[in-house]
Amino acid sequence: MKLSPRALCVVARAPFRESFPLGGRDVARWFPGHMAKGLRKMQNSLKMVDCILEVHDARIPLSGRNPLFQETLGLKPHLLVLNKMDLADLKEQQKIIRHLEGEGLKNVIFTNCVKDENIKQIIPKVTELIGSSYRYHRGESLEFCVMVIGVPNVGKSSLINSLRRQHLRKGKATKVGGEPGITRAVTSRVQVCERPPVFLLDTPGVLAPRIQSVETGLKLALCGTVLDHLVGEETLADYLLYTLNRHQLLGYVQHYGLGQACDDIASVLKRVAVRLRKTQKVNVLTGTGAVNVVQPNYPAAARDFLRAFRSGLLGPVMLDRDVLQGVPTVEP
Ligand SMILES: Nc1nc2c(ncn2[C@@H]2O[C@H](COP(=O)(O)OP(=O)(O)OP(=O)(O)O)[C@@H](O)[C@H]2O)c(=O)[nH]1
Repeated sequence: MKLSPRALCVVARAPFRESFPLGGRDVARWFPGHMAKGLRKMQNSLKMVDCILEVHDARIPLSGRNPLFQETLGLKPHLLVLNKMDLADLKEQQKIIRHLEGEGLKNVIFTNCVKDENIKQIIPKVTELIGSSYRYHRGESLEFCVMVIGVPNVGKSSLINSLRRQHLRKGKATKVGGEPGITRAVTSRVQVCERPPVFLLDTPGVLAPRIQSVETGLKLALCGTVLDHLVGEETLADYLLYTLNRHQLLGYVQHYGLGQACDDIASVLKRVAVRLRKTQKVNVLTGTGAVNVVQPNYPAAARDFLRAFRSGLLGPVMLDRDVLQGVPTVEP
């Protein structure tokens, strides 16, 4: 029997946390500060670039973008691609678009690079933007060169491959991976379309040197932009549990057969570990001698919880719901 989220809450009877303890977390340590080099290389390639295609994660459409992109690369026509739309709750898509418009971002496309959704909208938009740009100095060249930028692991390489599949019927040109930091250098140009001839430059993911807040850091980490162990798998799992409960996204209860929602990460991970048989024998010294006890493998359970979330098994999510709540629902 499937229980509705409301029913699951009633069963839980426990009030969920209204805030997440953010204090004492050293967010700077999670985000390596070695990314300036990548940004400099991008700047050096700017001369040959006609348009910037910025890819970001659709689950965090309003936070976590690198403000340095705007400062250093901001003179070119710009298209924001919000990728991984299959993992995002986009019920409030119009509100998101209005919020971004308020920040001056008028060109936004939502995509899913795994299923090639909305990919065909990109090249026409890029050509339109370049065509109407008064900064288009490369008039004699018929080729368009587009630089793909974004924070790590948002799907930049996947987008290039997806465009090639759609327009050239060709396979992978750039390496894709589930962890941040797969693309290490600005690549040579990759053709993604013949008419018009469009070439893309893939670039390494570059995070802002300073993250706005610990919460933004946690959202970025949930989306896989930093290696989990830098934040701590159990901390991340706890933030995930807090978010899911607060948003009444209780798919995890059914996914792990927990029976009821719970806001305590230790007991959730314990039950997940037992269910997945992720337990370990530990030798403990007691007053009567050494005994073997079975302990849940909390880190392994946390990893599974995060993996299930990231592959969409716990349902779509909008991690920027708090930011969106400040935006009026109806257009003025
Ligand atoms: N569900 C889903 N997963 C996606 C989508 N696009 C990419 N991915 C996955 O996200 C992960 C990262 O993709 P990449 O294309 O390597 O990301 P990147 O931005 O090039 O990563 P870096 O090289 O680290 O900067 C891979 O596991 C992809 O399969 C999407 O639209 N939906």
